[in-house]
Amino acid sequence: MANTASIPVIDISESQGDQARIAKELVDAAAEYGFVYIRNTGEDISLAQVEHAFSTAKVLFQSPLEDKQRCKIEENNQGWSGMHTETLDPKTQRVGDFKEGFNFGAFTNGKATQPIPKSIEPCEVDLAAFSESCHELCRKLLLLFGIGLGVEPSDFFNKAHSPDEPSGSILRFLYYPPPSTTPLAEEADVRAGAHSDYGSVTLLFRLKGQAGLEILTPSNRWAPVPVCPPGTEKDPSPPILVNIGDLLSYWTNGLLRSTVHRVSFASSGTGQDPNVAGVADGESTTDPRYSIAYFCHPANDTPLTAVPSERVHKFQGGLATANAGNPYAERKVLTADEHLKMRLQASYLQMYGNDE
Ligand SMILES: O=C(O)CCC(=O)C(=O)O
Ligand SMILES: [Fe+2]
Repeated sequence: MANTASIPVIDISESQGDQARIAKELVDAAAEYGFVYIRNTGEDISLAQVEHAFSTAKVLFQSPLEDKQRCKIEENNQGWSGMHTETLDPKTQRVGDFKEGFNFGAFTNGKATQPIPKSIEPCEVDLAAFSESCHELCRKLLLLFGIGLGVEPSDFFNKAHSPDEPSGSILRFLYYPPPSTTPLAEEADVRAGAHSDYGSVTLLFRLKGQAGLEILTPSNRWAPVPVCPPGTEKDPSPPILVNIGDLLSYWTNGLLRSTVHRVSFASSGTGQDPNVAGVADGESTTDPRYSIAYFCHPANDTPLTAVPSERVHKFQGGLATANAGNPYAERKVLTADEHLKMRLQASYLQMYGNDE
């Protein structure tokens, strides 16, 4: 049995009352783990919406290659990326990630503002609605973080993520082919390289039984993040995994942790090698793996200075120590879009002409 990450599961639904308590629990989890599970009751995003998004992703990735290539990813970070196109950990990886991805940017009046494969055109309106629900859930969480941190005013983060302003927010479908069809994979290879996320918060949807996601713990060991942590096995849908990104970490001087994670081909670890995490009970990596991420970003021109909060102001840990092991969690840039460009240039080597 692998040593799984013990990330808290929180129910944020209205019926749980007491906003202040929920906000505190969220902040505590974000400060300790940088990850938190949100029980998926269907109140914010219906279970049918999540299921439909996954079936759309399957149709998309099975589309003819020409159809996907017509929508190839561009410097605006929107479109399809094929196997090995992205390298999330360029310092360590031998080859790029063993995955395909499709990034959806903004939707206007139920329509994508970028080319999408013909096969999923009938689902465009539903995708727009799903993306909007994800953004609203992120804003709800951001409001709770504001309350929990005592930010003045408490809707500070929430306002910076207005859906009406241009931003780097992306709905992303991911497909990791089964290892049996990727014979090139060597022991050192990973499905997605070690990285921290670039935005404020990420929502991650996964499917039961599909292992692979691991976080780097403060003791520098990789720990698998089960799809259904203890206590959620009977829920109608796995919880939504929320991940703190670099921007929320900058904004809070590192009080909220932007934790390094990766997707591995993990098999059963022995617990001896800190680089091999193993998998949670009932999960495996032999099948194809699908996941859906919503990367929530603030308006492009948002400055990344520390937020007006006594608690953040007094926080002594600082970015350097709180984010030890994460070379990106260092405030080097001024605005949200400058930061996003810097990160994309490092991971799409060919597109930006950085390939050696
Ligand atoms: O597929 C996953 O579970 C995680 C993907 C991820 O971390 C990312 O795309 O940033
Ligand atoms: Fe990530």
